[in-house]
Amino acid sequence: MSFSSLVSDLAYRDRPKDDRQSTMTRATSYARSHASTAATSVSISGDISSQLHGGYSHPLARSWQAERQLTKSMLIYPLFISDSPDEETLIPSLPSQHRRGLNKLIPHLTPLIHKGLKSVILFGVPLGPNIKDALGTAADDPHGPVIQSIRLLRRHFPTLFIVADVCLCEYTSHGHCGILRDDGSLNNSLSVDRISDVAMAYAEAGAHCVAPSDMNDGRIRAIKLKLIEAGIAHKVVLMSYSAKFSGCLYGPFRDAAGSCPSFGDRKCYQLPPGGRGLARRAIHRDIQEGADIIMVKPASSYLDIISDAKEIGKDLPVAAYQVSGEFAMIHAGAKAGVFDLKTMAFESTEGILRAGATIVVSYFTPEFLDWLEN
Ligand SMILES: NCc1[nH]cc(CCC(=O)O)c1CC(=O)O
Ligand SMILES: [Zn+2]
Ligand SMILES: [Zn+2]
Repeated sequence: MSFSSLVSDLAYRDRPKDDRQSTMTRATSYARSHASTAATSVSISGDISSQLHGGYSHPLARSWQAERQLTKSMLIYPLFISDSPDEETLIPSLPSQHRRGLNKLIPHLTPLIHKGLKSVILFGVPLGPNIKDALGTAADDPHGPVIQSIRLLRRHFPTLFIVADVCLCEYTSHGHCGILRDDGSLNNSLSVDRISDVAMAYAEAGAHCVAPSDMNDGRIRAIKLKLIEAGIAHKVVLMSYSAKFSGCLYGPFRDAAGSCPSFGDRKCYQLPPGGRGLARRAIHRDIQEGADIIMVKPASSYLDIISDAKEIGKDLPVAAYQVSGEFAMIHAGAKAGVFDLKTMAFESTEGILRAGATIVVSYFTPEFLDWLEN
């Protein structure tokens, strides 16, 4: 047994000199009295493989232990864009996040782009009176916040990769993610028709990526076919929220976007939290239907699903959405003194990458741009 394994460098150096000497003496006499055992155990190969610390004794060596490390290009930053152009309101349940009007976007994003922001995902927040209806008409209004901001961002930031979330819940009077039958259930085929039209409108406005989050069956195929038909399938990435679980982690988002269902819940179209098999089937199906990227959401409670997605879609990038509730929880934990915010933000994101994701949708993006070197 070596001296350094008995007394760590740091502990040794921090001690008063007298104490160091006596430690040294004790350690030396310990080593002497165990000399015969030490000599034999070193020759045993098991003893060599038990020594792991050497491999991560330095910060750089520690970073090499990760299969993939978080970089700025892995991050997608969610933006809530309201239809009132000068708005800039803090969202109470989503710490440090704002709802912004069109006029506030460029000033907000310019410094972030200088720090290395590469991608945003846009959510429209229609606030105008009587703007919501049964069909979510406002979703693809050419003068609405999403289409207007796609055009604006394309003009101002030619290198920014723009993702448009595609859903109806922000625009429907009932707050559900599709068109409903009289009995209140989702009419899947009408919903898919409508959602694919909305996706096309965003793609034609210039979104680099459309990301349907509605969870209607068959939407990926419908969108892909329309993109092909319009001759733009070669320049639009189709990212599917394939494995989107229902649960209680979307609360702050629904506050922010005003998209709470007015009755019932989303359990009939978002996956049940225990439904690993269903998630795997949805991932298989969406790949077959033409998805270019698979997304899992939420992230931290669904790491097994992220790793399933990576296994099923070996040849596709996997994205994970660290959702509003996860973000708010980390902030709440830090505020309560449970952990340090930055350390936890990194730890949770590293878990997401370790599970298999290489794209992370995160409200921490502005902070990560400060914290990361590249
Ligand atoms: N379909 C809308 C949508 N797109 C992304 C999120 C959640 C994002 C978050 O919580 O951060 C939601 C909310 C929901 O399904 O209720
Ligand atoms: Zn959505
Ligand atoms: Zn929705």
